[in-house]
Amino acid sequence: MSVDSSVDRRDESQTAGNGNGNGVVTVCNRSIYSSQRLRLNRNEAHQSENYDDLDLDFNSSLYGKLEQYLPPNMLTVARDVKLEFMKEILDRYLTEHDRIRPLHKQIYDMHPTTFFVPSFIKAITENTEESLRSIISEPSPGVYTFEMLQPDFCELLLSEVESFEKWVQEAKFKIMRPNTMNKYGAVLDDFGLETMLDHLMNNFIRPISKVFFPEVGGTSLDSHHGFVVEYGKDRDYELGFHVDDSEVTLNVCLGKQFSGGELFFRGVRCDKHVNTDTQPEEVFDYSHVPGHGVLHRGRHRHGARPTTSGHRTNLLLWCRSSVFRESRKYQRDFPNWCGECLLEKKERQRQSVEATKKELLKREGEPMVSVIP
Ligand SMILES: O=C(O)CCC(=O)C(=O)O
Ligand SMILES: [Fe+2]
Repeated sequence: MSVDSSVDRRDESQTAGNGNGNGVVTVCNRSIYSSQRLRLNRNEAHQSENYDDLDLDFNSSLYGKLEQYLPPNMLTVARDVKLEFMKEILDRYLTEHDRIRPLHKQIYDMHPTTFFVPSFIKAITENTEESLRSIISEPSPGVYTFEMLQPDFCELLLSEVESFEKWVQEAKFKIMRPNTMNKYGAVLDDFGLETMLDHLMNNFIRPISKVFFPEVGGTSLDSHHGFVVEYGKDRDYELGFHVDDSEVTLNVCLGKQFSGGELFFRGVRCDKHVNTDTQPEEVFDYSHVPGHGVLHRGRHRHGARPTTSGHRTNLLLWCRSSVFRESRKYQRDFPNWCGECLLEKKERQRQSVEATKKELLKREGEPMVSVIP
């Protein structure tokens, strides 16, 4: 459900005139608010209340988001007043048919022991470079792979996605696809998994990225885009060569049975060099294994080969760092993570050594000039 589709999209000016003036309203009186309308644009700067402790009809993060659309004079009233108002709106606009109810409530909160395999939890808990390296392989520079998810959790997530898609179809809703390149798949943040995925990024992916990707903001990952991609019959077939809009990407295969679908990697590039040639040592193909994660820089050029039989669903978490993005704007020297920039730097160094050598040889041929003090 997108908030846009269920609220009255009137002009903002109609939301303001409620007879209370523009001051802060602290009196809890439903009748004061019943004529109020949601704002057209979300107030992203507003820090919403936390609704996690309540047993609500919808996922608590929905109320947090909806709160950012409340008229300005309602933002400071008590939580229960805001909640009543939002409940009223949802009741008014949503039919029973519109309501998506979680099929497996237990996956909406983070439960490490049921989500992850023990070796993964142990390495993260110890949180040392040594413990992480003991479970993570680097089959090609910058591509890290590890066993991560329990098969039961993969099953639950797959069936949750299936139930969500069924509801979308029945309710004839249009949903955003994960990115411009996929026709299928779903954004997990949109159906309530945002909080759980935040937890996954903050407490599991950031500690790993801190060790392996510090130069691209791995230490300061602070937002994510979480989605599933689906390949096979009646789904996507393959994914073209691209870079992700992320600093660090987690890609975990959820299953099920399939052939093909390998990831192909072709070296890390900055914006300027994104279309330059691939060096032979940058060519790497990876075959997905259900439950196993792959972690790579978003700027690591890659794509997915055709899934030739069966069905393949993968969980993707594009992790971003606002600090890194801001700092890139002011950085003038070459990024040390771009393969092509490194080649150019090496070439400049080679040329400079060559020129120095030539100069020395030339001087050797010249008569020595003594310096008399
Ligand atoms: O299909 C895959 O495993 C790759 C997906 C991917 O690279 C992406 O969605 O950005
Ligand atoms: Fe990608």
